[in-house]
Amino acid sequence: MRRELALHTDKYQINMMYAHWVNGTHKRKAVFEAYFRKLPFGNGFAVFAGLERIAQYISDLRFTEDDVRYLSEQEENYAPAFLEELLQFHFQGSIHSMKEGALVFPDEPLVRVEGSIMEAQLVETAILNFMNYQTLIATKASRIKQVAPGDTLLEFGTRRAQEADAAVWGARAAYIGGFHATSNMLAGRMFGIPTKGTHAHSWVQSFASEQEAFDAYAKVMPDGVTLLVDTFDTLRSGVPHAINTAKKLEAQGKRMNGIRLDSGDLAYLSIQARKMLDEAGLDYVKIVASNDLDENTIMDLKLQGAAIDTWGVGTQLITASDQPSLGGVYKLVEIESPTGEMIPTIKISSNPEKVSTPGKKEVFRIVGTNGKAMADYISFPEEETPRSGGRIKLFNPLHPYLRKNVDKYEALPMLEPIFVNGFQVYKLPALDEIRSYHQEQLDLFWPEYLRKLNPEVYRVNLSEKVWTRKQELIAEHMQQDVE
Ligand SMILES: Nc1ncnc2c1ncn2[C@@H]1O[C@H](COP(=O)(O)OP(=O)(O)OP(=O)(O)O)[C@@H](O)[C@H]1O
Ligand SMILES: O=P(O)(O)OC[C@H]1O[C@H](OP(=O)(O)OP(=O)(O)O)[C@H](O)[C@@H]1O
Ligand SMILES: O=C(O)c1cccnc1
Repeated sequence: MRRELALHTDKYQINMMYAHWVNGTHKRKAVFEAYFRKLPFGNGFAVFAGLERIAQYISDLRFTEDDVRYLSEQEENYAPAFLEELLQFHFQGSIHSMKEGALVFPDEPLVRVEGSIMEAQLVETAILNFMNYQTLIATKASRIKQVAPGDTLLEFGTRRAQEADAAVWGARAAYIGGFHATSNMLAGRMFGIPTKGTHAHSWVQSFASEQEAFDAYAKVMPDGVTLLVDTFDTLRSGVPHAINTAKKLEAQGKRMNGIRLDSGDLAYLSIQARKMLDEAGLDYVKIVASNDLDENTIMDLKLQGAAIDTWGVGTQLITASDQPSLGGVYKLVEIESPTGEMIPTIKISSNPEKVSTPGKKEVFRIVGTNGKAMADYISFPEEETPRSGGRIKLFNPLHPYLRKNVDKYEALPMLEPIFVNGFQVYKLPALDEIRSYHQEQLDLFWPEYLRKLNPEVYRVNLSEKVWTRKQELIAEHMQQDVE
């Protein structure tokens, strides 16, 4: 949770900053764009998250005396004048970004950084670190939400997360993706996420009997206690004891909130427990389940008719265990020439999907008259903004023969200005606004794009100018190879 993060970068960034400084090129203007190439989990979309952390990082970005002392001890022998300059450093560039909660797609800029090459290079590592992790977890959460849209989802991952920052920012990302609460109290305090908790097996084990343990817990927490019923035998001991406790609460005019199942066959046990609770007149008592759940087990349990109202999801969500990294990259798309013009740059690869798209770009979401998104459209800022009524040509950059003209549409600009010349111009929205925005974003898309398995591929199209510029630069580089 440390806020002094200037050294939260790779050494090569500092070395490139230094080399530019020695070379006298450090003030050259540069534009970088962060994007990912492949959607995680076989999903049809990703949920952008990480902007709040990025904005905090950029605002606070300073090298302390200690940082600079540490740098002075490095084998690179950075010149004292360079280190002096680092003490004065603060971010003076501009950043545009997708809003948190936005549905985002491969190969479109999610964060665009413009500034001196020195500052834009420094921030690569941290921006990717925040964006890659938080976007991944928000996307995983959104997938889980999709299979249990009407149920309550609790984030339980902290103990199995990849350390503290991942737990806390992961809890926030899960909330953006549609979870309802977290067990992490620090995340609750920092972000205002609702917090929830039941109890551990140790609570039951620390008493002479399960009944005593349940009664004691209910007494202390009369409002909405949830009892863990699988410490000894779920149906023979746990559920009957929980029913006894609920009855005692009823006698005092109080209500038990739920029971939690944490092992065994969750479908069978939940169905049986539901029957037992209902027969005891406790139809209001909810059933919470946990135990290594993810979207696949939850979907399967629902297909089996499991009587589960609330899902506690830990490890699989917070570690995105089926795909532990998003793989987002940060590429230089424009650099100032020695004569002061901005020149588009390209990164060539033998894999066509990895060839970067040159030039500083804007992203528009093209929405039809039916209110549904048709494609995203990437153009240069100097191109005329696509607008309602105008005609645009949509074609697939990898398969340019797949094209269609669209006349009636609304073009929603997706990249928001966050920093302009070092000043934060974007007011970070409250978390609940981000959640609502995420819901609005989901509503823009046909279900074909949102389904969990084999979703339709949503198109990200280049304007003709962007596409042509890319082909020209590829051709130029091939020419250089020949020469
Ligand atoms: N009916 C079911 N259908 C599909 N998966 C289930 C069902 N019931 C439970 N599961 C899942 O199967 C896995 C069972 O794992 P495991 O064998 O570790 O559970 P367990 O019986 O609870 O053992 P333990 O007591 O060690 O936790 C968990 O991921 C759980 O969520
Ligand atoms: O399975 P996950 O999705 O990761 O969810 C979190 C798990 O953490 C707890 O188990 P743990 O054994 O750590 O503690 P306990 O003794 O309280 O059960 C809890 O009971 C869940 O099973
Ligand atoms: O409150 C719970 O039940 C809980 C919290 C964290 C991890 N497992 C369960």
